[in-house]
Amino acid sequence: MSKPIGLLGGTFDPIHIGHLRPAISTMERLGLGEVRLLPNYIPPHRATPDSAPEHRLAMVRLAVAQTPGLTVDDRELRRNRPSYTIDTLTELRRELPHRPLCFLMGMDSLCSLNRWHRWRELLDHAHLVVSYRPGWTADFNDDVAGLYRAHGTRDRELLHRRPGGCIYLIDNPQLEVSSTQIRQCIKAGNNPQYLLPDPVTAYIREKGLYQGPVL
Ligand SMILES: Nc1ncnc2c1ncn2[C@@H]1O[C@H](COP(=O)(O)OP(=O)(O)OP(=O)(O)O)[C@@H](O)[C@H]1O
Ligand SMILES: O=C(O)c1ccc[n+]([C@@H]2O[C@H](COP(=O)([O-])O)[C@@H](O)[C@H]2O)c1
Repeated sequence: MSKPIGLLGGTFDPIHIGHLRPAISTMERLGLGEVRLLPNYIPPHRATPDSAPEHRLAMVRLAVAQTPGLTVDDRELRRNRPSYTIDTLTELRRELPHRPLCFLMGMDSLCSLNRWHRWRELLDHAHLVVSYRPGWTADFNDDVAGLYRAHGTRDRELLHRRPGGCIYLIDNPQLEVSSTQIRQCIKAGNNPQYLLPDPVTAYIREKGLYQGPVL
């Protein structure tokens, strides 16, 4: 069977090392063929992003440009409606009927998975591979705990042998960084260097992003 494909969805407002390091590390540790970054258009369950979708996409493109194995998939930006992950996974599954798909996320996302649209169906199409994140533990509500009991595994080989259906918690090094923190840092006139790739910082400066009130 071909190597699994990693998928990292996000608002990426802006993209930062807390997205990129777990993506690279997961790709290497699990032997993924690639990790596709999927910027969303209208993120469900959060406020409208500060930056327009075309800026968020441009920053993601700059971030992955020099990283082998990371690619960009802009399909959610081409759908003029809320970016529900179930729609994206259904579409990808149709394109790649037998390929293992690993949807990557941080622990904060798994903890609130039961608020996602048609959340119980996500595992019909993909595995969930979850990185720990500072401030978040595997302290699940009843719905997510039930899902984890039914689908959790510590066997990484299953992620290669099955096209989807497993939840795997991966012990990547944790980075205490968020897009919110970076937006606040820039708004305050401070230097965000080393929290995100330099070309992304240069783009933010050139376009004057995140100078207004932080949303
Ligand atoms: N530091 C981090 N460590 C692990 N996962 C992360 C980290 N930052 C973001 N992620 C994960 O990346 C995905 C996309 O995150 P998102 O684009 O919302 O970034 P964010 O930093 O959480 O943004 P914001 O601060 O605007 O809420 C989510 O699944 C999130 O859990
Ligand atoms: O499908 C949903 O209902 C859903 C709800 C919340 C988040 N998501 C997706 O999860 C990914 C991370 O979301 P966020 O808000 O942390 O950037 C991104 O791809 C979102 O589109 C999806």
